[in-house]
Amino acid sequence: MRSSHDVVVVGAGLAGLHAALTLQDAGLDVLVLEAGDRVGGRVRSLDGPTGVEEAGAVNIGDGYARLLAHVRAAGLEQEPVTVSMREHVIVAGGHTGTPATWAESEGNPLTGAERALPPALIVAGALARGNPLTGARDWMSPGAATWDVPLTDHLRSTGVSDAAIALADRAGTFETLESTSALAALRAAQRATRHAPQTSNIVGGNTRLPESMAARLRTPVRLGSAVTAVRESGNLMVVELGDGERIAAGHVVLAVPFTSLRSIAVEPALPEPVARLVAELPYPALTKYHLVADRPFWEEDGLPPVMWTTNRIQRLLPWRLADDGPSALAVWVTGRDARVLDALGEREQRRIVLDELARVRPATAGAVEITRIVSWGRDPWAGGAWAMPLPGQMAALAAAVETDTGRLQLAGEHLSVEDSGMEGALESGERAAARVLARHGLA
Ligand SMILES: Cc1cc2nc3c(=O)[nH]c(=O)nc-3n(C[C@H](O)[C@H](O)[C@H](O)COP(=O)(O)OP(=O)(O)OC[C@H]3O[C@@H](n4cnc5c(N)ncnc54)[C@H](O)[C@@H]3O)c2cc1C
Repeated sequence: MRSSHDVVVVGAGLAGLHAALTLQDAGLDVLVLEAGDRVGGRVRSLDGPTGVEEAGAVNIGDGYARLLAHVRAAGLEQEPVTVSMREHVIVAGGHTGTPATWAESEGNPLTGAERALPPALIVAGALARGNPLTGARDWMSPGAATWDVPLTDHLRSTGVSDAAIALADRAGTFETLESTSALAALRAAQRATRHAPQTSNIVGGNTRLPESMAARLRTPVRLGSAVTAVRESGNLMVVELGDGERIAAGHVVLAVPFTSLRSIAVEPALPEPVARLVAELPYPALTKYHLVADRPFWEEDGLPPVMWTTNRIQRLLPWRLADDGPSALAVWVTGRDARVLDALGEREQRRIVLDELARVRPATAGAVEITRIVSWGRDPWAGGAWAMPLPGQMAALAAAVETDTGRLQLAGEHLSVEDSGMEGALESGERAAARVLARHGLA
């Protein structure tokens, strides 16, 4: 056995780094093992032709208290995010235009008041109407099981038509509306109401945050260290790496997505229903095509650059727009469309994305180029964008959050109670660290 530590944290995403710093600050000796060649996990900033671009987490909510404390501690600066879906182009049923023209369009399959509703806002609007969840922990109460049904059922019960559901299902952040728990979606909507609408990024790239957290660790993060097994042995946990190296620890925090945990042997096995959730919790595929536009094509056709489409390219979101120089944008594709594209060669993907853009938005022809393709579904250490519980999985998720798994603690955004995304990851790391500290009598 090469080394021994009070705690080994597996995964240098925000959850793992926050857990590690909390444990270190309490006086424990902590080693963080990271499979990849960088820290940050799903926070990943890229150098693009117009400056830094975010391939992973983008928006920092004003209410992200833990995250903002790290930002302040590291002396990092923030800049406001200005992109919103409020002004966007709808491409559907042969229509390419604004929400105003969509309401009158022959391609609009909806009737009555739904005709005026942009498809991108159908689900969000229905979730906001009379959300039964008012408190951050309401989703964990036994009564909440009533809403742990397919999101499609819930949408119908709030008066959304089948035609509107079919339309909304074409593009968004869910795998499909049918395979998503309505309770998970209501929880996300409830969480969103607690954060002011203004969001920010970190100047120089969001990755500077996990990098600054890692820099505070006394023992540097070990990169390129994929963990393959964690086994209890007497009073210790033994962590095994892919190359056969073994590291002993009093406690282990596994701060990796369940997609990745599936390939880590854990002994003794995690208790039910946690083990089943590890095996089954879905993570939708999400592939981003980062684009550079060498001229403002939106000025040529007079339409907003943001686009929501029923095509396989799904959504076009701007990152940095300039009237007199290159701009950065990205096509976001989720779910089945992303998996189909992921299965193709890179050249074929580029051709399809650029052809589809040019077809629905002729002004983009010759104006945009793909600079990077980032597939979260194919990322070996992410296996998808974020956890998105199936109908019927929320009680098991609540149990997984509440189960103290002893010397082996789990963390990651998927195990958050009150917040989602980056702040949820920090929250889960804090809980795992608190349980370890309680066992050390340091809580
Ligand atoms: C495209 C995209 C956009 C997003 N936008 C936002 C947003 O705007 N706002 C927001 O708040 N959140 C956003 N998120 C979500 C946010 O990025 C995540 O919730 C958060 O970063 C997850 O942190 P984590 O520590 O739980 O997991 P991760 O960041 O995934 O960290 C897990 C780490 O474990 C490592 N690992 C995995 N397996 C092993 C192994 N076997 N051995 C060792 N190491 C391993 C991984 O390499 C990784 O570094 C977005 C995510 C994506 C993908």
